Amino acid sequence: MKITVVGAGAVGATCADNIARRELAEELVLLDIKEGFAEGKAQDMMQTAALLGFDTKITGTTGDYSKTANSDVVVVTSGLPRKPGMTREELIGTNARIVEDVAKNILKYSPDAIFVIISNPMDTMTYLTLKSTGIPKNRIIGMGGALDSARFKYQLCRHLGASPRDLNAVVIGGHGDTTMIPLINFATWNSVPVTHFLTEEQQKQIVDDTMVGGATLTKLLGTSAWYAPGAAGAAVVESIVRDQKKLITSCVYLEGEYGQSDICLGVPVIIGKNGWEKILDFKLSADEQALFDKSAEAVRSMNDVLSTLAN
Ligand SMILES: NC(=O)C1=CN([C@@H]2O[C@H](COP(=O)(O)OP(=O)(O)OC[C@H]3O[C@@H](n4cnc5c(N)ncnc54)[C@H](O)[C@@H]3O)[C@@H](O)[C@H]2O)C=CC1
Ligand SMILES: O=C([O-])CC(=O)C(=O)O
Repeated sequence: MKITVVGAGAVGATCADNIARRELAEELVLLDIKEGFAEGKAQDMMQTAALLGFDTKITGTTGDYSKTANSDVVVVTSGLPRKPGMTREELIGTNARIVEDVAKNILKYSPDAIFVIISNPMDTMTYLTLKSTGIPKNRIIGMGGALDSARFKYQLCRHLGASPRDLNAVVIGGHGDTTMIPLINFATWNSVPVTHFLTEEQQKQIVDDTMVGGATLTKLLGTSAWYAPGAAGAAVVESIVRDQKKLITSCVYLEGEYGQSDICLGVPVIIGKNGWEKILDFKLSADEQALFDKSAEAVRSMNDVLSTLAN
Protein backbone atom coordinates (compact mmCIF):
# COMPACT_ATOMS: atom_id res chain seq x y z
CA MET A 1 0.00 0.00 0.00
CA LYS A 2 1.28 3.48 -0.87
CA ILE A 3 -0.19 6.66 0.55
CA THR A 4 0.62 10.26 -0.36
CA VAL A 5 -0.17 13.24 1.85
CA VAL A 6 -0.11 16.56 -0.03
CA GLY A 7 0.68 19.49 2.24
CA ALA A 8 3.19 18.70 4.99
CA GLY A 9 1.90 21.44 7.30
CA ALA A 10 0.11 21.03 10.61
CA VAL A 11 -2.74 18.78 9.46
CA GLY A 12 -0.81 16.89 6.77
CA ALA A 13 2.10 16.05 9.08
CA THR A 14 -0.22 14.98 11.92
CA CYS A 15 -2.22 12.80 9.56
CA ALA A 16 1.02 11.27 8.21
CA ASP A 17 2.25 10.65 11.76
CA ASN A 18 -0.97 8.76 12.57
CA ILE A 19 -0.70 6.77 9.32
CA ALA A 20 2.89 5.76 10.06
CA ARG A 21 2.31 4.84 13.71
CA ARG A 22 -0.55 2.56 12.65
CA GLU A 23 1.44 1.14 9.73
CA LEU A 24 -1.37 1.80 7.29
CA ALA A 25 1.09 1.75 4.38
CA GLU A 26 4.46 0.33 3.40
CA GLU A 27 5.26 3.62 1.67
CA LEU A 28 4.20 7.11 2.74
CA VAL A 29 5.11 10.18 0.66
CA LEU A 30 4.80 13.77 1.87
CA LEU A 31 4.65 16.46 -0.81
CA ASP A 32 4.79 20.21 -0.24
CA ILE A 33 5.75 23.26 -2.28
CA LYS A 34 7.83 24.84 0.49
CA GLU A 35 11.46 23.98 -0.37
CA GLY A 36 12.80 21.14 1.80
CA PHE A 37 9.80 21.17 4.13
CA ALA A 38 8.30 17.78 3.25
CA GLU A 39 11.76 16.20 3.15
CA GLY A 40 12.45 17.57 6.64
CA LYS A 41 9.14 16.41 8.07
CA ALA A 42 9.64 12.96 6.52
CA GLN A 43 13.13 12.62 7.97
CA ASP A 44 12.01 13.79 11.42
CA MET A 45 9.12 11.28 11.38
CA MET A 46 11.40 8.46 10.15
CA GLN A 47 13.61 9.12 13.18
CA THR A 48 10.63 8.20 15.40
CA ALA A 49 10.43 4.73 13.78
CA ALA A 50 13.06 3.22 16.09
CA LEU A 51 11.36 4.78 19.12
CA LEU A 52 7.77 3.94 18.21
CA GLY A 53 8.44 0.75 16.31
CA PHE A 54 6.95 1.04 12.84
CA ASP A 55 8.17 -0.09 9.42
CA THR A 56 6.41 2.43 7.17
CA LYS A 57 8.97 4.10 4.90
CA ILE A 58 8.36 7.86 4.84
CA THR A 59 9.86 10.14 2.19
CA GLY A 60 9.33 13.78 1.31
CA THR A 61 9.46 15.79 -1.90
CA THR A 62 9.27 19.43 -2.89
CA GLY A 63 6.71 19.27 -5.68
CA ASP A 64 8.01 16.21 -7.57
CA TYR A 65 4.80 14.32 -8.32
CA SER A 66 6.66 11.42 -9.94
CA LYS A 67 7.62 10.41 -6.38
CA THR A 68 3.92 9.91 -5.60
CA ALA A 69 3.41 7.47 -8.51
CA ASN A 70 1.03 4.57 -7.95
CA SER A 71 -0.40 5.86 -4.70
CA ASP A 72 -3.48 3.99 -3.56
CA VAL A 73 -4.76 6.82 -1.37
CA VAL A 74 -3.96 10.54 -1.53
CA VAL A 75 -4.81 12.90 1.32
CA VAL A 76 -5.06 16.54 0.23
CA THR A 77 -4.29 19.08 2.98
CA SER A 78 -2.51 21.70 0.86
CA GLY A 79 -3.71 25.28 1.17
CA LEU A 80 -4.23 28.07 3.61
CA PRO A 81 -5.75 27.55 7.04
CA ARG A 82 -8.00 30.28 8.45
CA LYS A 83 -6.96 32.85 11.03
CA PRO A 84 -9.09 33.97 14.01
CA GLY A 85 -12.22 35.82 12.89
CA MET A 86 -12.26 34.24 9.42
CA THR A 87 -14.70 31.66 8.08
CA ARG A 88 -13.53 28.55 6.23
CA GLU A 89 -15.40 29.85 3.18
CA GLU A 90 -13.08 32.87 2.91
CA LEU A 91 -10.27 30.49 1.89
CA ILE A 92 -11.98 29.51 -1.35
CA GLY A 93 -10.06 31.77 -3.77
CA THR A 94 -6.56 30.56 -2.89
CA ASN A 95 -7.41 26.99 -1.99
CA ALA A 96 -9.51 26.21 -5.08
CA ARG A 97 -6.52 26.89 -7.34
CA ILE A 98 -4.23 24.80 -5.16
CA VAL A 99 -6.60 21.82 -4.82
CA GLU A 100 -7.47 21.69 -8.53
CA ASP A 101 -3.79 21.82 -9.48
CA VAL A 102 -2.83 19.16 -6.94
CA ALA A 103 -5.60 16.76 -8.06
CA LYS A 104 -4.56 17.02 -11.71
CA ASN A 105 -0.89 16.44 -10.91
CA ILE A 106 -1.66 13.46 -8.69
CA LEU A 107 -3.79 11.80 -11.37
CA LYS A 108 -0.94 11.97 -13.90
CA TYR A 109 0.97 9.46 -11.78
CA SER A 110 -1.77 7.72 -9.77
CA PRO A 111 -4.81 7.42 -12.06
CA ASP A 112 -6.58 4.99 -9.71
CA ALA A 113 -6.02 6.84 -6.44
CA ILE A 114 -8.76 7.41 -3.87
CA PHE A 115 -8.77 11.04 -2.70
CA VAL A 116 -9.40 12.18 0.87
CA ILE A 117 -9.96 15.93 0.69
CA ILE A 118 -9.25 17.97 3.82
CA SER A 119 -8.43 21.49 2.52
CA ASN A 120 -11.11 24.09 3.26
CA PRO A 121 -13.80 25.03 2.45
CA MET A 122 -13.88 21.24 2.36
CA ASP A 123 -17.38 20.63 0.91
CA THR A 124 -16.62 22.88 -2.05
CA MET A 125 -13.07 21.52 -2.45
CA THR A 126 -14.52 18.00 -2.62
CA TYR A 127 -17.04 19.09 -5.26
CA LEU A 128 -14.28 20.87 -7.19
CA THR A 129 -12.08 17.75 -7.16
CA LEU A 130 -14.95 15.67 -8.49
CA LYS A 131 -15.93 18.11 -11.23
CA SER A 132 -12.42 19.05 -12.35
CA THR A 133 -11.07 15.48 -12.56
CA GLY A 134 -14.17 13.56 -13.64
CA ILE A 135 -13.04 10.47 -11.70
CA PRO A 136 -15.72 8.15 -10.28
CA LYS A 137 -17.60 9.69 -7.34
CA ASN A 138 -16.78 6.82 -4.96
CA ARG A 139 -13.10 7.72 -5.08
CA ILE A 140 -13.59 11.22 -3.67
CA ILE A 141 -14.20 11.55 0.06
CA GLY A 142 -14.29 14.87 1.91
CA MET A 143 -13.15 14.63 5.54
CA GLY A 144 -15.29 16.72 7.89
CA GLY A 145 -17.91 14.52 9.51
CA ALA A 146 -15.31 12.27 11.16
CA LEU A 147 -13.84 15.30 12.90
CA ASP A 148 -17.11 17.06 13.68
CA SER A 149 -18.60 13.85 15.10
CA ALA A 150 -15.52 13.41 17.33
CA ARG A 151 -15.97 17.00 18.56
CA PHE A 152 -19.67 16.31 19.15
CA LYS A 153 -18.71 13.31 21.30
CA TYR A 154 -16.18 15.45 23.17
CA GLN A 155 -18.90 17.95 24.06
CA LEU A 156 -21.30 15.16 25.06
CA CYS A 157 -18.62 13.58 27.29
CA ARG A 158 -18.08 16.85 29.11
CA HIS A 159 -21.76 17.12 30.02
CA LEU A 160 -22.44 13.42 30.65
CA GLY A 161 -19.18 12.44 32.33
CA ALA A 162 -19.11 9.60 29.78
CA SER A 163 -16.24 7.75 28.10
CA PRO A 164 -15.93 8.71 24.40
CA ARG A 165 -15.80 4.97 23.65
CA ASP A 166 -19.38 4.60 24.88
CA LEU A 167 -20.87 7.26 22.64
CA ASN A 168 -22.41 7.10 19.21
CA ALA A 169 -23.06 10.50 17.69
CA VAL A 170 -22.90 11.95 14.20
CA VAL A 171 -22.76 15.36 12.57
CA ILE A 172 -24.13 15.61 9.03
CA GLY A 173 -24.43 18.50 6.56
CA GLY A 174 -21.69 20.95 5.64
CA HIS A 175 -18.35 21.41 7.40
CA GLY A 176 -19.00 25.06 8.23
CA ASP A 177 -19.65 27.03 11.42
CA THR A 178 -23.33 27.41 10.47
CA THR A 179 -23.85 24.48 8.09
CA MET A 180 -23.06 21.44 10.24
CA ILE A 181 -25.89 19.53 11.89
CA PRO A 182 -25.10 17.59 15.10
CA LEU A 183 -27.93 15.02 15.28
CA ILE A 184 -28.59 15.09 19.01
CA ASN A 185 -31.74 12.97 18.73
CA PHE A 186 -29.74 10.11 17.21
CA ALA A 187 -26.88 10.28 19.74
CA THR A 188 -26.69 7.39 22.19
CA TRP A 189 -24.74 6.47 25.32
CA ASN A 190 -24.30 2.71 25.09
CA SER A 191 -27.55 2.51 23.12
CA VAL A 192 -29.56 4.83 25.42
CA PRO A 193 -30.53 8.17 23.81
CA VAL A 194 -28.41 10.93 25.36
CA THR A 195 -31.47 13.17 25.41
CA HIS A 196 -32.67 11.16 28.45
CA PHE A 197 -29.83 12.63 30.49
CA LEU A 198 -29.60 16.21 29.22
CA THR A 199 -31.82 19.25 29.69
CA GLU A 200 -32.98 21.21 26.65
CA GLU A 201 -30.46 23.93 27.51
CA GLN A 202 -27.62 21.42 27.78
CA GLN A 203 -28.57 19.90 24.44
CA LYS A 204 -28.56 23.32 22.78
CA GLN A 205 -25.21 24.20 24.36
CA ILE A 206 -23.65 20.94 23.13
CA VAL A 207 -24.91 21.47 19.59
CA ASP A 208 -23.79 25.12 19.52
CA ASP A 209 -20.32 24.33 20.93
CA THR A 210 -19.86 21.50 18.43
CA MET A 211 -20.70 23.74 15.50
CA VAL A 212 -18.10 26.33 16.46
CA GLY A 213 -15.52 23.73 17.51
CA GLY A 214 -13.10 24.70 14.74
CA ALA A 215 -13.56 28.45 15.25
CA THR A 216 -13.01 28.10 19.01
CA LEU A 217 -9.67 26.37 18.46
CA THR A 218 -8.65 28.85 15.76
CA LYS A 219 -9.18 31.67 18.26
CA LEU A 220 -7.08 29.88 20.90
CA LEU A 221 -4.29 28.75 18.58
CA GLY A 222 -4.08 31.66 16.11
CA THR A 223 -4.46 29.10 13.30
CA SER A 224 -6.78 26.15 12.91
CA ALA A 225 -6.53 22.82 14.72
CA TRP A 226 -4.44 19.81 13.64
CA TYR A 227 -4.42 16.93 16.17
CA ALA A 228 -8.07 15.90 15.77
CA PRO A 229 -8.16 16.81 12.04
CA GLY A 230 -5.04 14.71 11.39
CA ALA A 231 -6.39 11.78 13.41
CA ALA A 232 -9.77 12.03 11.65
CA GLY A 233 -8.06 11.98 8.24
CA ALA A 234 -6.11 8.87 9.27
CA ALA A 235 -9.32 7.16 10.47
CA VAL A 236 -10.82 7.60 6.99
CA VAL A 237 -7.59 6.32 5.40
CA GLU A 238 -7.56 3.31 7.74
CA SER A 239 -11.09 2.29 6.79
CA ILE A 240 -10.04 2.40 3.10
CA VAL A 241 -6.72 0.56 3.32
CA ARG A 242 -7.93 -2.09 5.80
CA ASP A 243 -11.29 -2.36 4.03
CA GLN A 244 -12.98 -1.92 7.40
CA LYS A 245 -16.40 -0.88 6.03
CA LYS A 246 -16.69 1.64 8.85
CA LEU A 247 -19.67 3.96 8.91
CA ILE A 248 -18.04 7.40 8.87
CA THR A 249 -19.92 10.59 8.11
CA SER A 250 -18.11 12.03 5.10
CA CYS A 251 -18.65 14.56 2.36
CA VAL A 252 -19.69 12.71 -0.81
CA TYR A 253 -21.52 13.40 -4.05
CA LEU A 254 -25.29 13.18 -3.66
CA GLU A 255 -27.66 12.13 -6.42
CA GLY A 256 -31.03 12.37 -4.73
CA GLU A 257 -30.03 11.05 -1.30
CA TYR A 258 -31.46 13.16 1.53
CA GLY A 259 -33.37 15.05 -1.19
CA GLN A 260 -30.24 16.70 -2.65
CA SER A 261 -28.41 16.36 -5.96
CA ASP A 262 -25.28 17.67 -7.67
CA ILE A 263 -23.62 18.62 -4.40
CA CYS A 264 -21.03 17.12 -2.03
CA LEU A 265 -22.27 17.13 1.55
CA GLY A 266 -21.69 15.22 4.78
CA VAL A 267 -23.78 12.04 5.18
CA PRO A 268 -23.12 8.65 6.80
CA VAL A 269 -21.22 6.42 4.36
CA ILE A 270 -19.58 3.01 4.48
CA ILE A 271 -15.88 3.33 3.68
CA GLY A 272 -13.81 0.46 2.34
CA LYS A 273 -11.25 -0.49 -0.28
CA ASN A 274 -13.29 1.09 -3.09
CA GLY A 275 -13.59 4.46 -1.35
CA TRP A 276 -17.07 5.32 -0.13
CA GLU A 277 -19.19 2.30 -0.95
CA LYS A 278 -22.70 3.08 0.25
CA ILE A 279 -24.67 6.03 1.59
CA LEU A 280 -26.97 5.32 4.52
CA ASP A 281 -30.01 7.32 3.49
CA PHE A 282 -32.36 7.39 6.48
CA LYS A 283 -35.38 9.57 7.17
CA LEU A 284 -34.65 12.76 9.06
CA SER A 285 -37.29 14.60 11.06
CA ALA A 286 -38.89 17.59 9.34
CA ASP A 287 -36.71 19.97 11.39
CA GLU A 288 -33.51 18.05 10.61
CA GLN A 289 -34.38 17.88 6.90
CA ALA A 290 -35.00 21.64 6.89
CA LEU A 291 -31.53 22.17 8.40
CA PHE A 292 -30.01 19.82 5.83
CA ASP A 293 -31.67 21.71 2.97
CA LYS A 294 -30.46 25.04 4.41
CA SER A 295 -26.94 23.63 4.70
CA ALA A 296 -27.10 22.46 1.08
CA GLU A 297 -28.23 25.90 -0.03
CA ALA A 298 -25.21 27.53 1.67
CA VAL A 299 -22.73 25.00 0.24
CA ARG A 300 -24.30 25.31 -3.22
CA SER A 301 -23.79 29.08 -3.15
CA MET A 302 -20.07 28.46 -2.43
CA ASN A 303 -19.91 25.92 -5.27
CA ASP A 304 -21.34 28.62 -7.54
CA VAL A 305 -18.38 30.86 -6.64
CA LEU A 306 -16.06 28.32 -8.33
CA SER A 307 -17.18 29.33 -11.82
CA THR A 308 -16.50 33.00 -11.07
CA LEU A 309 -12.94 32.11 -9.97
CA ALA A 310 -12.26 30.25 -13.19
CA ASN A 311 -13.18 33.30 -15.31
N1 LIG B 1 -11.64 19.34 6.65
C1 LIG B 1 -11.28 19.54 7.90
O1 LIG B 1 -11.89 19.01 8.82
C2 LIG B 1 -10.12 20.41 8.22
C3 LIG B 1 -9.54 21.17 7.24
N2 LIG B 1 -8.44 21.94 7.50
C4 LIG B 1 -7.85 22.64 6.37
O2 LIG B 1 -6.65 21.96 5.98
C5 LIG B 1 -5.78 22.86 5.31
C6 LIG B 1 -4.37 22.76 5.88
O3 LIG B 1 -4.33 23.25 7.18
P1 LIG B 1 -2.95 23.31 7.99
O4 LIG B 1 -2.22 22.04 7.80
O5 LIG B 1 -3.24 23.79 9.34
O6 LIG B 1 -2.17 24.45 7.17
P2 LIG B 1 -0.59 24.64 7.06
O7 LIG B 1 -0.35 26.02 6.56
O8 LIG B 1 0.09 24.22 8.31
O9 LIG B 1 -0.17 23.59 5.92
C7 LIG B 1 -0.58 23.72 4.60
C8 LIG B 1 0.59 23.28 3.73
O10 LIG B 1 0.16 23.27 2.36
C9 LIG B 1 1.31 23.59 1.60
N3 LIG B 1 0.92 23.98 0.25
C10 LIG B 1 0.39 25.15 -0.17
N4 LIG B 1 0.19 25.10 -1.50
C11 LIG B 1 0.61 23.90 -1.93
C12 LIG B 1 0.65 23.26 -3.20
N5 LIG B 1 0.23 23.87 -4.30
N6 LIG B 1 1.15 22.00 -3.25
C13 LIG B 1 1.60 21.38 -2.14
N7 LIG B 1 1.58 21.92 -0.91
C14 LIG B 1 1.09 23.18 -0.81
C15 LIG B 1 1.96 24.72 2.39
O11 LIG B 1 3.32 24.93 2.00
C16 LIG B 1 1.81 24.22 3.82
O12 LIG B 1 2.95 23.51 4.25
C17 LIG B 1 -6.42 24.24 5.47
O13 LIG B 1 -7.14 24.57 4.31
C18 LIG B 1 -7.38 24.05 6.64
O14 LIG B 1 -8.43 24.97 6.62
C19 LIG B 1 -7.88 22.00 8.75
C20 LIG B 1 -8.44 21.28 9.78
C21 LIG B 1 -9.62 20.46 9.60
O1 LIG C 1 -11.64 25.44 11.71
C1 LIG C 1 -10.95 25.39 10.69
O2 LIG C 1 -10.79 26.31 9.90
C2 LIG C 1 -10.27 24.09 10.37
C3 LIG C 1 -11.28 23.04 10.36
O3 LIG C 1 -11.96 22.82 9.39
C4 LIG C 1 -11.59 22.42 11.65
O4 LIG C 1 -10.76 22.38 12.56
O5 LIG C 1 -12.72 21.96 11.77
